[in-house]
Amino acid sequence: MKLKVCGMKTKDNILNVAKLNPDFMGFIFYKNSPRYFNSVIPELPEHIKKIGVFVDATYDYIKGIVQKHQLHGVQLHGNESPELCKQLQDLNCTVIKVFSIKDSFDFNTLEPYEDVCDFYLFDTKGKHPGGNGFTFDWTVLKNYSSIKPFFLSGGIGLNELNKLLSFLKRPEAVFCHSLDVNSKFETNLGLKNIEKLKEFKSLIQT
Ligand SMILES: O=C(O)c1ccccc1N[C@@H]1O[C@H](COP(=O)(O)O)[C@@H](O)[C@H]1O
Repeated sequence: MKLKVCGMKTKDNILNVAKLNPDFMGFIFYKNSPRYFNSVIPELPEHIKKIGVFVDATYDYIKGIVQKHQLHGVQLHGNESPELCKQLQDLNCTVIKVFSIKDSFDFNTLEPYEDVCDFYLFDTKGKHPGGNGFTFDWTVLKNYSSIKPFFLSGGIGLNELNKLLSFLKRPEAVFCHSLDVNSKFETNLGLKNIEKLKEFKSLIQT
């Protein structure tokens, strides 16, 4: 199972997380987030893909950030249109389109995005567009009707591990490509706990 560590902020912490070799690292370019990234991403090993997180940003803003930080992909947490996703794919960007779930979800909503994004990401619907810090009812994914690989996100931490390992054995988890973690691994906003991440990574990859 692949791992994405999101909401990175400070240089030392970014470099320490990079030593764990996550598959993706996420940087939040949404100004209202306490994890808003407004710095320089230190050089990372090529195999760690840099993902920018956006909420209802314009094409020009996203394109500018992608080029400035040499991002591999974008994670779109707002009401971004399929047309915008397509424009971003044409930039050679991996597009991860986010859908937030509480206790039900109409999977027909995904249909217009099938050909214009590389991954879906299922997050928890809450007060904020992301980073709410609690899980949604993963049994909703029993009705997942696509074959596109998805990221599972929203409040995932070490306490969720048993539930997570059982979920990953279920048929609906066959398309679960990556686990996305954020606030549950923080010692402070944007600052990730390396020991907890190390433990989590070893347990999801055994
Ligand atoms: O973390 C934020 O502040 C944030 C703000 C706006 C959009 C996305 C944001 N975070 C992303 O949300 C998911 C779930 O996070 P959590 O595990 O519930 O804390 C994750 O991809 C975050 O990077």
